[in-house]
Amino acid sequence: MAERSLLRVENLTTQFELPSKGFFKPPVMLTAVNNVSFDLKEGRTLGIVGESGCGKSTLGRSILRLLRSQKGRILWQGRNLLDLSDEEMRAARRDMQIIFQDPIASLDPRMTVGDIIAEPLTVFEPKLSRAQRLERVREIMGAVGLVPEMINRYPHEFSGGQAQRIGIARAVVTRPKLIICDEPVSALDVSIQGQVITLLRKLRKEFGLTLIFISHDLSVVRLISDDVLVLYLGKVVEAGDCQTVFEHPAHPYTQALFSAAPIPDPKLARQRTRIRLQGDPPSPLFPPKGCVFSPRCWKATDICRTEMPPTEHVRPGQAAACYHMDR
Ligand SMILES: Nc1ncnc2c1ncn2[C@@H]1O[C@H](COP(=O)(O)OP(=O)(O)OP(=O)(O)O)[C@@H](O)[C@H]1O
Repeated sequence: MAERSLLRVENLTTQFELPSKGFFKPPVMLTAVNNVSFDLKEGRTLGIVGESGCGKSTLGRSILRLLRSQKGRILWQGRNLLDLSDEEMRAARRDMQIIFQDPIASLDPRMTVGDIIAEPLTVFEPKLSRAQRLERVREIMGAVGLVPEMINRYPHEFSGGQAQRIGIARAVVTRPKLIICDEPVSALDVSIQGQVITLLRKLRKEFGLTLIFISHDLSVVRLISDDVLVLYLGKVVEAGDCQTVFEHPAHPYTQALFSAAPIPDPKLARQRTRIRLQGDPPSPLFPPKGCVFSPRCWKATDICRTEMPPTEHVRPGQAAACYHMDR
């Protein structure tokens, strides 16, 4: 049976308005997400990867329409989220939740664990009685591995890993369809990272969730994702199913990124050739002409510096935007 699309993003562009330098000068627009498109099927996990500043978090927040200057289409259950009124958008957010990177900072220190987890229920299911809410909170605490005695405690009493479980419980308590995980394990110790990934995989299965998993850590993305989107300077340079892209990266940027990722097997790690990229990504305020990766690309030729490469099919389940991709 064909998988159903849950979220379809078409030509999404998100800009930030930066204050102008002079009184009479117009504000400067920084394009953080540039013409991004993808289709996310129900039940799948899409990993979004790329270096710091490439627009991963902005893309995640744009999908929830948390930012102001957005163009394009975000198709969710047949409707373009960018066309919804604020009230309609608030209602839609019941089915789309987000988990943040810094678990402790993302929890209100004045609220108890029980109140934190119950908060989305008070917003989205106001008709629930206090007893029903409590029951739902206890049930979800069990599902994420928090013992019931923790319900009256405060966030600062918890370790990072436990705090992230609270954040996850808050995100899933309304039984959403989509969860955007924005670097959910980056702030945690490696041993705890594994536990949180295992928990997300369990919840995905139990609750039939679809996930967007944002991370700069490719080994973590590979553990959980079905599909992957590689961003560079706000643009998708390569996309496809995880296995194909990880095994045959076509775009030079993906190849460089993957070549720097840690490999647990020391023998394989020794065999691999590391591609060292020169310099840093350019500022999105001054994007290069042509292919955005061309100033750092060892394969770049004249056309790359003048023309933007189109996104092309590489092999089944993979597309990339490069004039010199490996096929
Ligand atoms: N509120 C903001 N105002 C202005 N510019 C912003 C704002 N938030 C992000 N940016 C800029 O947008 C671009 C994309 O940032 P974003 O945080 O989405 O990248 P990222 O890939 O998530 O990076 P990181 O992994 O470091 O979180 C960057 O150039 C960043 O400086």
